[in-house]
Amino acid sequence: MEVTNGGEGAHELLQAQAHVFTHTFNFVSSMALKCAVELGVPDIIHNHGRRMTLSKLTDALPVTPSKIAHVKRLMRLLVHLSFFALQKNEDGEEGYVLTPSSRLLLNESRTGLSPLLLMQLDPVMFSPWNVISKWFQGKEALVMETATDMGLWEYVAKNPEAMFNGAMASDSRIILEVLVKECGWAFQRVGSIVDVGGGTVDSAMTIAKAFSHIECTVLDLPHVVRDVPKTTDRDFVGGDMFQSIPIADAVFIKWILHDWSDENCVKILAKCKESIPSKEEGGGKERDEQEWRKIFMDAGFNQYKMAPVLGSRSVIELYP
Ligand SMILES: C[S@@+](CC[C@H](N)C(=O)[O-])C[C@H]1O[C@@H](n2cnc3c(N)ncnc32)[C@H](O)[C@@H]1O
Ligand SMILES: O=c1cc(-c2ccc(O)cc2)oc2c(O)c(O)ccc12
Repeated sequence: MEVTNGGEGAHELLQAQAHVFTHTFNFVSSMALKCAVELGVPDIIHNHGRRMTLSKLTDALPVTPSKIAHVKRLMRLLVHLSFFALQKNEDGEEGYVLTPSSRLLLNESRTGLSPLLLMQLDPVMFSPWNVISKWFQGKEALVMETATDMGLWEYVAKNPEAMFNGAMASDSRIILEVLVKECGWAFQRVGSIVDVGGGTVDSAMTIAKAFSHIECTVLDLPHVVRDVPKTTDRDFVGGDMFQSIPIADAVFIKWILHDWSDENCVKILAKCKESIPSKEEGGGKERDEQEWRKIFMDAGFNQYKMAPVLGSRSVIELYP
């Protein structure tokens, strides 16, 4: 197709170019958001307590004076992306306010997502996205290996500054808050739970707080739980879910199976099944339901219940 082919050809050509540009420059949205979080923009606007004018915002930001004019451009994009909104006062003066999404990025927020955002967009953690075509052509099983010569768990163990566990915890605080509200039924009938691959600042903490009758154990890799301060409401066990899982009425797993191949999911679930009693005794890669069903059945489970109560995610109960 050539531009000179007439009006419609030119329009289509420009639309196609805009489409390519949209996707070529998609990364700018992520990086602008990261920049705003690193500069503390959500907290500064929040602490201001009312709509904040551009000049007040630039006064409060740790920005080199010669670069102040660029703050407006950063904020224009983030308003366009609905991370902030512009509101006018009675005199028509505009100021920035937070939106529900930027409220999730406040440092003080108990359900803050900044650690997850900063971990995802950290240059090394982001590097696998840059080598996907190399991974397709290479022998490594995992794209993380192509980028760093290590699997994810080894990289996380050797580079605690990547803050992977803290990032996972920031998701768990949101998801578990919803889970204990919406799915109390799943926890009422169990006296003990083991959170397999539970991480550090963990789901088990919210479960233990919401359901004081439940004894909570967290199993994770030894280096992950080694430095977790002792608590009275949870027990941390260092181990390997492929080897052995502590006995409990129910196993809780969140953001585990999608990291593993079908064969490894079967192994993990078979170990989970060994650790929980039968239903009569009171036991409580992104796939579609048919694929999950096969894995559950291959691991020896007979029944499952899926509750799509967590937005794009579901609570799944498995019965031996
Ligand atoms: C994606 S994180 C999920 C953490 C937590 N469940 C959550 O949802 O926030 C996966 C967790 O599995 C742990 N893990 C990886 N391999 C493991 C293994 N072989 N045995 C036990 N835990 C493992 C990691 O250390 C990490 O904490
Ligand atoms: O939110 C994440 C992010 C990752 C992640 C990010 C960057 C990398 O280079 C590797 C991995 O991994 C996750 C994961 O394994 C999971 O089970 C849940 C969430 C995330």
